[in-house]
Amino acid sequence: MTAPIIRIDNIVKKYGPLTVLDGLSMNVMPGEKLALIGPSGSGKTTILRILMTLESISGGHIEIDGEQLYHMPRGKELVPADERHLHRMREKIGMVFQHFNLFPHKCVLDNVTLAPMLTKGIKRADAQKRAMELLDMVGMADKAKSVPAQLSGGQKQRVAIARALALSPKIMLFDEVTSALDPELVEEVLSVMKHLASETDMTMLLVTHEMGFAHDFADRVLFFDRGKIVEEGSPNDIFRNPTQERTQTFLRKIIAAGHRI
Ligand SMILES: Nc1ncnc2c1ncn2[C@@H]1O[C@H](COP(=O)(O)OP(=O)(O)OP(=O)(O)O)[C@@H](O)[C@H]1O
Repeated sequence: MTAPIIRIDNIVKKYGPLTVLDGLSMNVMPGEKLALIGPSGSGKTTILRILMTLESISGGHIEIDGEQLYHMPRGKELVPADERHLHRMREKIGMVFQHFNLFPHKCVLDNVTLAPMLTKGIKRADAQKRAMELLDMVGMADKAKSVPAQLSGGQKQRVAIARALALSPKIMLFDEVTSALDPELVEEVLSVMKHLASETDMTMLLVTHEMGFAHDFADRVLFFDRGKIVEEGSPNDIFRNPTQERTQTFLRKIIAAGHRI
């Protein structure tokens, strides 16, 4: 039987007195496309940041691609252990953030080639060849020499996706990648992600407030509330026949606000 590529076991995350994740457990199978939905502040972004080793945890275990994400105590927290381990684990995962996080003074091509050259020692010419393929895939090859300030939000986000893909991760994390975009630019980013979801066997975790997209994109939807997974199932289960009251209330509010599901 295939093993999960991500095992999250009983994760607790606290910020001071605030418990953000409250004994969260979930498994993700290789190639699965998951949508994480739920109210603001329910801990969706936090779990992505923990997987990306950008956050400490307050308890629990994580295994990624058969390897434990080692933590060691620091004060009341558990922080990811040594740099080399961290580095190796980070190579397995790419993340795309809400606010792009591109290097502002580097051109698009350099934004995509920098990490492979620095962290994997890939030669410039090889990194550039791969970067141009990725930029082509996201429809940004003709902007390779532009700097981020010359691009629209949608274009920046497509470059950010190419940059995350340049390290050939097995897992991609998308954190509200369309939330900072003007409405007319959302579709171009979603269509790149739909293409990735249908054409690759990468494991993809998506935090989103775009319920229509979550429905179309995901194999499985997880509904978060107050640091726990309250309900999970196929998009049809969650969006058409939610069984938990908290899920029903959340979706009713989304529909009342005029959003498509
Ligand atoms: N660095 C931090 N310090 C203190 N509290 C934090 C920090 N980061 C997040 N939080 C708190 O943790 C809780 C969970 O935040 P998180 O961003 O994971 O929620 P979310 O479900 O992704 O919400 P949203 O949909 O609004 O992005 C929130 O109450 C937030 O204010």
